[in-house]
Order: sequence, then structure tokens, then C-alpha cells
Amino acid sequence: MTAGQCIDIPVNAKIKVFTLALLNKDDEILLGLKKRGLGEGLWNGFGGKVDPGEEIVDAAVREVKEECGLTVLPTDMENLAVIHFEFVDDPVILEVHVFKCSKLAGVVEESDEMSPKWFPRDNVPHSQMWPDDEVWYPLYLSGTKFRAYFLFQGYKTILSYIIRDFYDHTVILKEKKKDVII
Ligand SMILES: Nc1ncnc2c1[nH]c(=O)n2[C@H]1C[C@H](O)[C@@H](COP(=O)(O)OP(=O)(O)OP(=O)(O)O)O1
Ligand SMILES: [Mg+2]
Ligand SMILES: [Mg+2]
Repeated sequence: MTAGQCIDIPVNAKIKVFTLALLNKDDEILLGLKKRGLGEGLWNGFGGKVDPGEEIVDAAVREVKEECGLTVLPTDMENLAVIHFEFVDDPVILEVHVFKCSKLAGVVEESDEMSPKWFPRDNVPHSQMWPDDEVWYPLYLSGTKFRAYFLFQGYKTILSYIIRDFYDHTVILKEKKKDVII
């Protein structure tokens, strides 16, 4: 999967590319409580910024190792989604490449960035997670690949979103339109 455009954002948008890995073991998912930076205080998967020249999947593998100590292989990282986040009054759009992986090696360790903990896959702490997670998490649970666009006001309020089939963008899986004030 390469960094790229999405029909819901302007062609010339400034994009910052991130990874997000959802790590599974049996019926559990490993989340980390973010200790610093973007999303501090929230439970999330593991990931971060893609370095210049770095393949996206390699960045995902690197971030997993750095943030929770586990070793994963690029070939075991399944592309689940690409999500674009736009924030009102911010010209930079975040492009998050979401991977899932069930082949994990090594020992889970706390890092400077994340405090990891296993949760039942069907019982994650949504009230302490990014608000968009609750919208798309059911697609992850059902193994549905998707492309999504979220428009945020600040970091807590979702003004609108659209989630499309990964392969056929004409198929809309979920949508919330912006409220029109008259
Ligand atoms: N809205 C939302 N939902 C779910 N996940 C995310 C978001 N916004 C996000 O940024 N993310 C994810 C994408 C990344 O996995 C992280 C943010 O990257 P960050 O951890 O800040 O980047 P690192 O490169 O790891 O950070 P430093 O090492 O530089 O501190 O959150
Ligand atoms: Mg990170
Ligand atoms: Mg990191």
C-alpha cells in the first residue's frame, strides 16, 4: 500500500503519513496507553510517523518494535484500512495506514511512548480512545477492509465521516453528514 490520494480530500492536500497496527492474540487485542504526544492519555494501537523514504509497512513493523517490544514481519501485516483525518483550520491531513497482525514474536514491554495491555477484542475502552475508533472498530472486528475520511473539530468532535469499501469507492459502508445550520 502506498501513500496516496482519496476521493474525499483535495488532490493537492498536504498529507502526513502514519501507521497504526492492531495486534491480535486469540480473542484479545494489544492496546497501548499513550504516554506522550498526539493522543496522549488514550488507548490505541501501535504506530507513528513514516520516515522519509521508508516503506509504509516497514514503518509499521518498526513502530511496533519501538512501542511495545514485539517483533512482527512485514509479510504478516495485513492492510486493513487507510483513514484520512482532516481538522478544521489545519491544512495538514493525516493519512493513517491501519494494519492487523496475529503473528507476534517476543515479549510485550512498556516503552517511553506506550504502556501496553491486552483487552478482549469485543470489549475495548472506547471512552478512552479516539472517537473515530468506535465508528470503524466494528469493521475491524468483522474483517472488512475500508477507506475512511473523518472531519474533526479539535480532537474530540467528529463533524462528518464517510467510510467506503477498500476496493470499490462507490460502495459506502457508513456515513455521517455534516450538520447544516440554517
Ligand atoms: N483519530 C485517530 N484514531 C486512531 N488512531 C489515530 C488517530 N489519529 C492518529 O494520529 N492516530 C494514530 C496514528 C499513529 O499510530 C499515532 C500517532 O503517531 P505518533 O504516535 O504521534 O507518532 P510516533 O512517530 O510514534 O511519535 P514519536 O515517536 O515522534 O513520539 O496515532
Ligand atoms: Mg506512536
Ligand atoms: Mg513511535
